[in-house]
Amino acid sequence: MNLIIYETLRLYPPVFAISRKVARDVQLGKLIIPVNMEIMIPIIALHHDPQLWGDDVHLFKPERFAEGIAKATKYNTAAFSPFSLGPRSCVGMGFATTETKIALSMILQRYTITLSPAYIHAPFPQFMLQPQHGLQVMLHSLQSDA
Ligand code: HEM
Repeated sequence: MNLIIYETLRLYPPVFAISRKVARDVQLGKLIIPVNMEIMIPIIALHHDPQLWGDDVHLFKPERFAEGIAKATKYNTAAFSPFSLGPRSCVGMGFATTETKIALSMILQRYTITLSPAYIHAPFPQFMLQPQHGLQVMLHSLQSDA
């Protein structure tokens, strides 16, 4: 389940960008970033960079994480940061991941899920990344009616 959660967060990071204020002058390659400048870190762009992830970057392939995040990112740890990194990263990461696993386990013990024909795939960045027209699914009970 970890692999599926990682791959979902890679393709559709709810927090698709974060900002940071530069604490001191920094040189990044040929780029000099002056103190106090506010920079935007586009998490979603890092997650969709074919140079980091390969030509199959846009495909949903949970197995890319089978040997861990480091291997999947070719040891560019910052390439996968749905919860941000460092001392101001998400304090709810463990809670959110555990909650997702519990909810999914409870649903999948009782139902199979298929997408509704009404679903239109349109990830939409509005404060958080969200499905623009909702996420219509059909639940089929695993228990027979008898
Ligand atoms: C899938 C679910 C979640 C994602 C993808 C997520 C992602 C993030 C990201 C990227 C940040 C850094 C924001 C920034 O620096 O501007 C953040 C910060 C934070 N998150 Fe989450 N989060 C999630 C769930 C939660 C939950 C469930 C909680 C609380 C129970 C939570 C509490 C926080 C707090 C308090 C911060 C601020 C930490 C700080 O600034 O020191 N998050 N989150």
